[in-house]
Amino acid sequence: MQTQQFSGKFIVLEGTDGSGISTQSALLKRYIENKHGKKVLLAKEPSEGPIGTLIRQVLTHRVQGIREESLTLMFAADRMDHLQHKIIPALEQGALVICDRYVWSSFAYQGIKIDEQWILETNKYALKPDLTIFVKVRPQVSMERIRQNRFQIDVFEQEVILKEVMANYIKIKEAWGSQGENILELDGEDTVENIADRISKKVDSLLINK
Ligand SMILES: Nc1ncnc2c1ncn2[C@@H]1O[C@H](COP(=O)(O)OP(=O)(O)OP(=O)(O)O)[C@@H](O)[C@H]1O
Ligand SMILES: Cc1cn([C@H]2C[C@H](O)[C@@H](COP(=O)(O)O)O2)c(=O)[nH]c1=O
Repeated sequence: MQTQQFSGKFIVLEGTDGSGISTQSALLKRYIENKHGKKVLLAKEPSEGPIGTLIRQVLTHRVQGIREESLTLMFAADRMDHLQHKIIPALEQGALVICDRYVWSSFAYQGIKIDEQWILETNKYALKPDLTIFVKVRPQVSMERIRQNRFQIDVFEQEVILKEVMANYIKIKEAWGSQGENILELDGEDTVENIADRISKKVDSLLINK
């Protein structure tokens, strides 16, 4: 991945489906705006751009027959488009960008079928985050939350798949953590408030030590 200095900071949240990362992203945005008075862009992948919109149709079965190799490239293309049109302009203006899913998701999900080297290569030009927050929830708990709260189940939302996704997340966290990536790992089965509190403390230190 690429390292580049901006006046803004780039924070990514990662976890299995139902781990609570959308909830925590929204709470973090409010916290940063209120406590630090900073402008925040709340971003999400797949993005709302043209490639991300097509990916959503694949995830919800409205577009079928897309192979995993093609989907891997679509996620990488969406990411570069998202960086160019949304994330980097916001960072250049000094905003804090919170992104709900990023490169780790490609390793965790596409990594089930696609080899790691190829995922690494296709994400080579992606910007390295300043902080990755990994919210860890057991796959069965993720599935319970999804079943209770949703009418629609996406392609990856099955316990057997989420177990593989979780194993991949742990592999990435260990590998990238030992390469010096700034990672905060959290127990996503704790209360919403306790998780938010730990995230806000870590983000305080990131913003103070800039
Ligand atoms: N710590 C928590 N404890 C219990 N329930 C939670 C917790 N965090 C979030 N939830 C609930 O779990 C459900 C999924 O949360 P959320 O949408 O934030 O997850 P997500 O990781 O973004 O999921 P997805 O990727 O599937 O959209 C929601 O109903 C949310 O209220
Ligand atoms: C960025 C990215 C995402 N995915 C998967 C992970 C989830 O199953 C969906 C997104 O759903 P959400 O409810 O909006 O979180 O997409 C993936 O497989 N690969 C990726 O790179």
